Amino acid sequence: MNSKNLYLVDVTLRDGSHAVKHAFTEEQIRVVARSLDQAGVKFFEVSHGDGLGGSSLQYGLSFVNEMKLIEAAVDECRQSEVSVLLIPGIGTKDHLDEAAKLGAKMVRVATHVTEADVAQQHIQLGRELGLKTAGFLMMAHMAPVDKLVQQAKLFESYGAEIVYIVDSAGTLLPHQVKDRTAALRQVLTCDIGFHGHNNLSLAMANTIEAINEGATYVDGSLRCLGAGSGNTQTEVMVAVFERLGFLTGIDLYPIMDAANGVAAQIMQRPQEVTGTSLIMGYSGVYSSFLLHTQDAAKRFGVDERDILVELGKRQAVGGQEDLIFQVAAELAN
Ligand SMILES: C[C@H](O)CC(=O)C(=O)O
Ligand SMILES: [Mn+2]
Repeated sequence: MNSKNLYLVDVTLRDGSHAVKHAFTEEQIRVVARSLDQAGVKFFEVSHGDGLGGSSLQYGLSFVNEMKLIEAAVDECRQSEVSVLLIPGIGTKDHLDEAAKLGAKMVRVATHVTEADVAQQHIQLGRELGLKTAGFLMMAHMAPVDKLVQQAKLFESYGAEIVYIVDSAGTLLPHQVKDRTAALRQVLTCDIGFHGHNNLSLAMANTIEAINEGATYVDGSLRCLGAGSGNTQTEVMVAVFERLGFLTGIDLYPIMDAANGVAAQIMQRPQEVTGTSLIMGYSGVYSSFLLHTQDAAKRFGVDERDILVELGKRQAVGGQEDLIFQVAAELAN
């Protein structure tokens, strides 16, 4: 058995924001943050689902200002560190500055898989602020491997310390994760991360493929709370990794208690592979479109699956949430 040191970054309080329509309260953030800290999670992420500055009509208004939530999470940390997500164009350098002043210690700068070049100044700012700084290549299935490699190299050249392959749509198959991770490992000197979604029930298998090919940062959420069918399940990863000899520094029973005693209480619905989220994985549509698609289907009286298949054909990406309603209206006609 090979023993490997891994960083498990928990995204319940950021990706999970999509699943609760950005309605986290300060108390919810505090109890989850406390339980992650007590379980020994090194980094966990807190932001609007679409990152800093995401609270808007387009992406969904936050119930509580995310800076207040970040401050509360930092206040609960004894050993963990708080990460934030920043999508240039949605969040700004000022947002990042403010989050760092409130005590965030890590930033993941996220772009569409072909647009790493918009992130240079944000990556550089992350480093200047002394944050652990990562590049996060979303919708990684939408670029061929050579393009992904080129974009990852850009992130590294700007100063990213980790480059993530992000399976935003939960659509990558294990061999595709393997090929992508291996290709990055060949050319990058920085760390590699993997962020999975479970729309095809492959998040765990994909995460293990990524680790076997050299990824050392992997994302998860408690009880899978996240966009679409949710993320790789944090507490299950801890159990599986222990059996595989991968070391995370996270204690199994406390993280199980965080999941089932704490996170489960804030979930608005069970996180499952439903017909809608399965079709997202099948057609490669952004996981965070789930609730918007369900709203649009109801409003226009059309089948959610038809909307998603059409969005997949049009290669919709994050930021095009308005297209969901346009497609639903067209189908209704
Ligand atoms: C903004 C997205 O929710 C970021 C993410 O977690 C993903 O692409 O997946
Ligand atoms: Mn995600």
